Amino acid sequence: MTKSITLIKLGGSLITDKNVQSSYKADVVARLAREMKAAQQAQPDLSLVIGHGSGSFGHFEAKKHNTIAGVHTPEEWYGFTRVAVAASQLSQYVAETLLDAELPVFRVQPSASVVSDEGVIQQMALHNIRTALTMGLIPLVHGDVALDITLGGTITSTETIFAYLARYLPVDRILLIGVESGVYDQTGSIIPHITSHNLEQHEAALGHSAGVDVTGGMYTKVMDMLALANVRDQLSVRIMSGTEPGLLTQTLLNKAEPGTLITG
Ligand SMILES: Nc1ncnc2c1ncn2[C@@H]1O[C@H](COP(=O)(O)OP(=O)(O)OP(=O)(O)O)[C@@H](O)[C@H]1O
Ligand SMILES: C=C(C)CCOP(=O)(O)O
Repeated sequence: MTKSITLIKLGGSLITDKNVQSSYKADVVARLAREMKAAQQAQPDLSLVIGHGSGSFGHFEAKKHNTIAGVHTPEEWYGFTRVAVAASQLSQYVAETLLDAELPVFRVQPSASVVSDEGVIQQMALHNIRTALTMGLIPLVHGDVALDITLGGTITSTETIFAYLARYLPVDRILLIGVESGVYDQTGSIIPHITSHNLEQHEAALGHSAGVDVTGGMYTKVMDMLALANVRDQLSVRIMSGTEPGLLTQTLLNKAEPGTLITG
């Protein structure tokens, strides 16, 4: 497999209301689906893996059961299954919306395919993902629960999954799409470019999510992506808005460079 791959995360903040449990924004996902379809029609060799956050589905249940800290007791394992069902329910909705736009998505459920250790993914169903890509399908992953060697069970975010995939697949671009226009500095302006050289200057501005969230909001997003970009020279990560119609298509076709770029 040599074709370069773009990983796109549809943020949970964008596709749900993170303050209202199980609130799926079908119209937003339908518009983004049309935008991805338009980009693929304009550039047929565009190879995509789509991921989506868990928003007010998985995060609400995960917070209730503190699943990210580990799973040991029968009550915690019951909570683990509740989180898995909530995450999977959102993914079913997203898959149906994307399919309606004729994007041939193929769900690869992380709860059934990831093994992590202290939250770090050790293995995932790479064969299935590679085969799906070869067949012209679009693998669809999402933030989920994961079985974990040390913790019993835990939460794995879309960014953690992307970081794993970028180690094994020829990924050259990651787009993280949310409700914000990018990453804001302390004055509220968009930071155009974050690297290890200017991180310290902006670190204090990186905060938690405005909604219910267990995976760390913008702080974790930037830290995880910078760590990844530091070990992958050719990789660019962009944190951008998904609320401006047309922007995703333009960005996929390299006609726009919105938001915040993160490189090593
Ligand atoms: N400096 C910052 N710039 C932009 N957003 C910030 C900043 N600090 C904190 N945030 C908050 O972080 C949020 C993004 O993190 P969040 O985890 O909610 O995103 P997401 O990936 O869309 O959600 P999910 O984890 O459900 O997929 C923003 O919507 C905002 O509320
Ligand atoms: C809370 C759950 C189940 C997954 C979190 O994944 P994310 O929304 O990508 O951060």
